Amino acid sequence: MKIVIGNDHGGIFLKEELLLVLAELDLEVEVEDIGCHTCESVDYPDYAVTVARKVAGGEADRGILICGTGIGMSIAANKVPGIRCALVHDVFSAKATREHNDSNILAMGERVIGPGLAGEIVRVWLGTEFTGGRHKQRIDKIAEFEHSALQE
Ligand SMILES: O=C(CO)[C@H](O)[C@H](O)[C@H](O)COP(=O)(O)O
Repeated sequence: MKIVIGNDHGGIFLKEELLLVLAELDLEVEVEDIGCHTCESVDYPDYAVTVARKVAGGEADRGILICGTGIGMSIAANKVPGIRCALVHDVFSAKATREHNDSNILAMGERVIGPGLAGEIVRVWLGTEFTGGRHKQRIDKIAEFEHSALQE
């Protein structure tokens, strides 16, 4: 599995912690870190859209985005067709958003949660499969709406 990870200046320390978690995972994962790499103030949409385009285009299987709250990253990523970005700060939602929404990007906020919980969220989110069935029918409706909105 290839994972692309991105952050703004508000998410740089949590990103560094999560890179360690990803390296220690008992999963075959290749990680691409698209930055940012310093604490200099940057604009989160630039990183969100870069990660989202890589996932939507098939260059990566999943994405992880971190900013101060995770909110701006998730709003921006969800503007890219094909992206189902979930803002998650608890383990229950990490599991549910994989099972029910087949989320392909996980967003979190460094100013909201600590590295221990964030690491557990990443482990659960990467290790949980989409359930399909009635949930597939629902995400297909989102895709249909997205497609028709693009035609308007
Ligand atoms: O979600 C966000 C924006 O909606 C993020 O928290 C950003 O990291 C945050 O806005 C950055 O704020 P700053 O005052 O420029 O550090």
